[in-house]
Amino acid sequence: MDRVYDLLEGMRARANDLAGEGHRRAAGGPATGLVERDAMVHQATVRLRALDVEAEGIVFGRLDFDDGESFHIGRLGVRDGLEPLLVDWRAPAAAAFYRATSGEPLGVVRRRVIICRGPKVIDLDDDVLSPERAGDLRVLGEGALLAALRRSRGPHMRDIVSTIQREQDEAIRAPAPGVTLISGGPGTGKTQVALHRAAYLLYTNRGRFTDGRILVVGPSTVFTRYISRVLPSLGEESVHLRSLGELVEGVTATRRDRAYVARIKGDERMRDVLVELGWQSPPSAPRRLRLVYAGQVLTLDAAELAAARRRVRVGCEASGTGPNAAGPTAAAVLVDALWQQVEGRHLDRKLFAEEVGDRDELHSFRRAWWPTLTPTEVLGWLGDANRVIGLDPEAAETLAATYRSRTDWSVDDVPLLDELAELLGEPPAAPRAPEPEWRLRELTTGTRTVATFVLSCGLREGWELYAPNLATPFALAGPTIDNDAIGAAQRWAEAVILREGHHVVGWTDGFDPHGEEGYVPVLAEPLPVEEPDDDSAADEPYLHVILDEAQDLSPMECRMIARRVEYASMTVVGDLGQATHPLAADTWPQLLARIGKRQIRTLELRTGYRVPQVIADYAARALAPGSAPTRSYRPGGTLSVRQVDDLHTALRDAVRQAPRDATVAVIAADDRAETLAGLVDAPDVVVVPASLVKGLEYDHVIVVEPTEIVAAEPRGMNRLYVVLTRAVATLVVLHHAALPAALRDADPAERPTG
Ligand SMILES: Nc1ncnc2c1ncn2[C@@H]1O[C@H](COP(=O)(O)OP(=O)(O)OP(=O)(O)O)[C@@H](O)[C@H]1O
Repeated sequence: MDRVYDLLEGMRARANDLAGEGHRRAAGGPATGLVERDAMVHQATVRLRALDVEAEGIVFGRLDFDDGESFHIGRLGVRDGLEPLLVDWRAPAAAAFYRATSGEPLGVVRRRVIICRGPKVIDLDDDVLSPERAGDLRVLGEGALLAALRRSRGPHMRDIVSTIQREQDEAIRAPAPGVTLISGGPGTGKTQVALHRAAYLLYTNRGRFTDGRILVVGPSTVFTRYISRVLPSLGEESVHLRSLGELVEGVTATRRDRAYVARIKGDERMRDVLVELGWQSPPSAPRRLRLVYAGQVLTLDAAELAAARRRVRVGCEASGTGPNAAGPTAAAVLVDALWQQVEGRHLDRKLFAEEVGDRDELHSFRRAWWPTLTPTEVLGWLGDANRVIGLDPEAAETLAATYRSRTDWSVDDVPLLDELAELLGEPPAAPRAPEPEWRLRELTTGTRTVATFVLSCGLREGWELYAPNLATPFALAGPTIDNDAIGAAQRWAEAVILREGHHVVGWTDGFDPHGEEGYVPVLAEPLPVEEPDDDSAADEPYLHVILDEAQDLSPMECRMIARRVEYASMTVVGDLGQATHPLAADTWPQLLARIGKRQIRTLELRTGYRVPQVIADYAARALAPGSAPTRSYRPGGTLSVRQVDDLHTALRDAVRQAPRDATVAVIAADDRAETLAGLVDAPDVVVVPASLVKGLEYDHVIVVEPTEIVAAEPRGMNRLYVVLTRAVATLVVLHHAALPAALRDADPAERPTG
């Protein structure tokens, strides 16, 4: 350990030097300074970040083999010269650490988990693997695992890199291509596996899965915040972690709609509603066009404009053009509709189309009548039930009512916005000003970062400005600047160069391309403009997408995901027993079909690490018949179910009795959670609506009035199952009304175990 830490110290110093050196080079100013600096600083930052994971205990394992060999395993690989000192946990050699058992030792005679606090070893936990002990071991590194499970819970999930179990490791290291489905009950480590898998894929596919090419999608922002520290602690920061409400650029939705609204918004029929909507007339569109041509007043009234709109749609749909690219078609259809009114007057049709088509009035009318639309404004039109085409009147009114009263977007709106973005399409690209010739030359010769312009006092035509690599001046000052007025010439040159996207950083002496006298060369660097390369990088599709809590996706959410995974491999993670969306798929093949994928590899996690058995057994009563309950490894646990007269007083008491140094959550149906939030004023206690608790966990959970949770939505029993499986140590159920039938027969009494 000491050798590793010494070496890391040296690496950190070198990384710091590298960053410093990069900055110095840029300041020194040779032509390639910026490029080099950028590369060096980037490399050094990545390095430094990797070294920062040290805080979590960089060395955590050791394997001894039957041939006398041994090595240590850590969060990153470290070499001392040629000698490997630490093997990265993701390297193939380290797999035995998570796989070897007495029954199948893989050559390992001892597996040691090293438990550290910073650079200090505080404990060791050894598994001695021998054939006599085959079948002995329930888990790998039992002592270390128990220690990890007993560690107090913070506001963020911690990685499990030193205690990953065999079935989890198999899921983490499954090959990247195709679709890997990882299912398992609550607390079996699915989220942990998903995140460790992201880190594993980055490590094993370096070069392919570069920055931002892996996307992890979770159900809510509370959830993504909770798990946000795991990947950085594994030394990986380049994975995109997004909640479903954040998948559309510029929108961050955190609220979920009520089940009856979510059912409408999540239904695939919404696609047809949105298609109709996208072609409808914007509320602000003018209702009459009036134009004078050759002394005649031409008008198109509301009905004629509506007919013209239909014609535009038919034409565009036939050619696969979206509404936002339909501007030119719309203009042509308007001109044609106006022509109908002058037909028979012996006018020239071609001339008419050219003249009217060029009129500013026609352009401005077209822009107001057929504007470029954004998904957010179009979705807002659904506040008018008449615009909802394709749903029955009752559903249309329900939908419209949510948009009339809305102040923000819900998570259920995000797939609709995404769908609209696709349906509306991009506006046609504005014609770009032609690139100056010198810049084209500069771009193709690759010297984009630093350019040396030359300001020369030409003997014939006054001041001339040369661009890099060009023998002819690209700007001439003409006689306006005196040949002796160097200051004025420099100001002129600075202005021209600025217009070209560079700014002058210095003036030195030199020669112009013709070696003429009276020269003043200029150094210029590009302005910090948005690099086109960056844009295209943002648009680059993901190469691997990991979907957590996938059981809950509605058909419309599946479409949103499908658009992102057309060319990507995937890891789908979830538990059908926890499916709460009213339109959630009943089977995994059905879900995968909705995403446009076929299942090729299925792995199941069977052991739970979150919920103690006593609580898991109680929660399993809420599980649909036929679903297998999870076998829990976590010891201990207390369950208490109390019928009370006054819920609020009982809740205050329960909060007061909750352990101090633990995370405590009160979970209730969404409506009740709102009222309870004001009631619970202990700073460390959170009140969480049942609809947002998925994926989260707390030491001490107080569930209030389970019947309300069940009654709130069609899959209320599944929701209750999710709620009851959030507790790591204690579950208190408070109810005034009767419990749901499934929970009733074995409720009362405090039931401590372990
Ligand atoms: N191998 C392990 N070592 C230590 N802790 C573990 C291990 N596997 C899982 N855990 C812990 O068990 C808890 C549950 O893990 P996780 O949230 O990943 O489960 P999940 O299957 O995603 O649950 P849910 O379906 O309820 O969302 C977490 O606290 C996690 O750190």
